[in-house]
Amino acid sequence: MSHVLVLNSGSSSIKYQLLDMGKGAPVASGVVERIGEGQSVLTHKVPGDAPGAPARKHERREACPDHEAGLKAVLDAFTTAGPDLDGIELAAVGHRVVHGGARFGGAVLVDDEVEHAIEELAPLAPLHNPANLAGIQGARKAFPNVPQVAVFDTAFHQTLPPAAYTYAVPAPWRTEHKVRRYGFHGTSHAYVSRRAAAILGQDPADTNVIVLHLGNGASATAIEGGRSVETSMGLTPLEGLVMGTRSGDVDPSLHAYLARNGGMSAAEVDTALNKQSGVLALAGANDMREVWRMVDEGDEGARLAVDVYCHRLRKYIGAYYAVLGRVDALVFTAGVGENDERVRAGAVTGLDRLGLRIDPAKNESLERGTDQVISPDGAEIPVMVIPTNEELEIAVQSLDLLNR
Ligand SMILES: Nc1ncnc2c1ncn2[C@@H]1O[C@H](COP(=O)(O)OP(=O)(O)O)[C@@H](O)[C@H]1O
Ligand SMILES: CC(=O)OP(=O)(O)O
Ligand SMILES: [Mg+2]
Repeated sequence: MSHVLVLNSGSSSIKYQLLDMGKGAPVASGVVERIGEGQSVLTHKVPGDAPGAPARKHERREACPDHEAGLKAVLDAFTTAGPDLDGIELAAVGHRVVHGGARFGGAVLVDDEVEHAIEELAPLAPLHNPANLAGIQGARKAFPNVPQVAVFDTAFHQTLPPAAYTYAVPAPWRTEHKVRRYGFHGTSHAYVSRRAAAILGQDPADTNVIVLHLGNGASATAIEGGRSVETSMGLTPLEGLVMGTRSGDVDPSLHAYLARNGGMSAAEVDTALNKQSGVLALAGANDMREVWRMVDEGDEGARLAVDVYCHRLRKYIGAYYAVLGRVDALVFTAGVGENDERVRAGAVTGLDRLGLRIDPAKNESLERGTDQVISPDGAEIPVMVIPTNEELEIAVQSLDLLNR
């Protein structure tokens, strides 16, 4: 029986699953949330032994200033709450790596050279590749005899056509500096778009889908016949939608303007656009649960934040409709997409003429953690909520690589 441990280090969290690949299901899973935000919260779940038996849940609050501390908390949770990792033979540890550049078009076995390449790409994903690397280094130390596999966010978007991935900038930038659109969240977009085709009862090769992956980071992808043909994140995970702490699209002159008129360095502007912008800059909080609480109390900044957030979503839905020509489904996924009915409603407001509508009752009474269609019966374009499962997808790709 083979087991795979998957580490998914996001910008503010580590999600992990220990999967029994015979069953394709987790034997333990959890998340460390709010890493680097003071008090972190670790939730570790072990499903019940018998079918229908309740899951055991283990919760801990402690300061995890960075992803290294986060990984230590995860390994401690296995020791305290089980299953004991010393008693399990791992076939692989699968790692989510956000930026793979143009070099990594699929999963690879991690060695020193691959580690170095991930480090070299860190300037292009400053919130992520260092976190991914911390996970890889920690896991190589903790499990020195287990193959470590890297699965890249960028890989699924290697199918973008030149018209979509090329920026209209000078040739040396594109050739020497590899400046182009790479796209991210690919593992999630791939998994969720395949699920959407299955729900429609269609072959993915004949299915066109717009996926909105709305987590702390957020991206939209247009998928044509199972292949990514346009996506909102670019050279780095900063472009596109409004995110928790990231601005998404701004005028590219912003750096030069703030250098001239605000005396700021390029690095200062970049850090602010990545870490102090987005919903956080407008509302004063980056967690949508908190932002809606503020909206309900009449906070004007929070109201503006959700208006800007949803306006940007509508713009991208319209644009990707034009890119695809025919849309078979619109899918919401990730933390905000799966849980925030007001964002989902706001994203399709006024798009009836495109065939996009939501049934308020279905949207608001959603059973968490399951695939759901939230458009009215007989709607022209089904609107769906599909929980992403980057961990399962990473485990499957890791084993595929080892069995090749
Ligand atoms: N019940 C909820 N309602 C609204 N938003 C939620 C809810 N639960 C989680 N979120 C949002 O999801 C975000 C985390 O999404 P997630 O996909 O886990 O992000 P990441 O992978 O980037 O860490 C939180 O910052 C919060 O804004
Ligand atoms: C690429 C990216 O933005 O990832 P996350 O949403 O996990 O921060
Ligand atoms: Mg994520």
